[in-house]
Amino acid sequence: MLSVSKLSAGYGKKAVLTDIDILAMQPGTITAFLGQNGAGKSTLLRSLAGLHRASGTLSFSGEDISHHSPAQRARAITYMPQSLPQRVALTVLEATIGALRASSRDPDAVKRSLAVLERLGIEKLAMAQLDSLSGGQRQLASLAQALVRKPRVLLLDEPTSALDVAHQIRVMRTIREITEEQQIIAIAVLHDLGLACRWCDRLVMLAGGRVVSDGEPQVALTPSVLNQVYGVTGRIERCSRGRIQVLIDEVA
Ligand SMILES: Nc1ncnc2c1ncn2[C@@H]1O[C@H](COP(=O)(O)OP(=O)(O)OP(=O)(O)O)[C@@H](O)[C@H]1O
Repeated sequence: MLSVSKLSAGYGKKAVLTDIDILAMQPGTITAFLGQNGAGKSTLLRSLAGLHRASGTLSFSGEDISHHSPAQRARAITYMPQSLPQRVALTVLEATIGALRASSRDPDAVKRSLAVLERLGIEKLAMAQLDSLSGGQRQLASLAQALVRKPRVLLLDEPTSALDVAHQIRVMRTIREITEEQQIIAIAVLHDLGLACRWCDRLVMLAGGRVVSDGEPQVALTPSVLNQVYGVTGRIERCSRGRIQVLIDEVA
């Protein structure tokens, strides 16, 4: 179980997050962090990974890990950034093996890396140079680097933002399956409310540096929350398959 309590963070004198409480994120579940551009979602994710200084308490499996360094946290927590660094002279397979070797001496690193590429449907890109990939392919390669480490906590910063509609579904389904199989605590920053409602167990809505709503999609997302978080008028409806649809009518 992962819990965030009274987390505050910012840049210099600028406060971005204030007294964030997100309790009891459970193994085998995906939590989505949602909010406007600049709401502080990436700052929150980076704070959990120990890559950004924050006050408050982060507890994992009953242990307070707030004072653990990024390297100590990396044993359990893997963070996938919004974008891969440019000009890296590695193939997709080499980068995936490198990510695995950073945390484990698994003698089957090549086999395990290839298996992850296959699972994400990018095995044909194994020998491609990272710098030669499209934006969406880079995102898939970055996800492979995160998944190959078999983390206990998986932090994903906009894992589907560059993907076509088929890959969005494939990636969310794969994250869902792996999260359940390996009992990972997964957290994903998402902008697509439809994807969040379909694939995530819990939505945490951020606005004004605070959590304004937190719960299962059907509870956390209401017209009033949409208005508060995004400044839009919208409706939450069910399609013929019973899935939640978010319809935005007007922007203030
Ligand atoms: N390195 C930085 N120095 C100063 N301010 C920063 C820095 N990084 C982010 N910020 C500010 O912190 C606030 C939150 O940024 P953050 O990237 O966490 O938002 P976000 O919710 O992830 O946004 P987006 O949806 O656009 O990715 C923004 O106002 C941003 O300008």
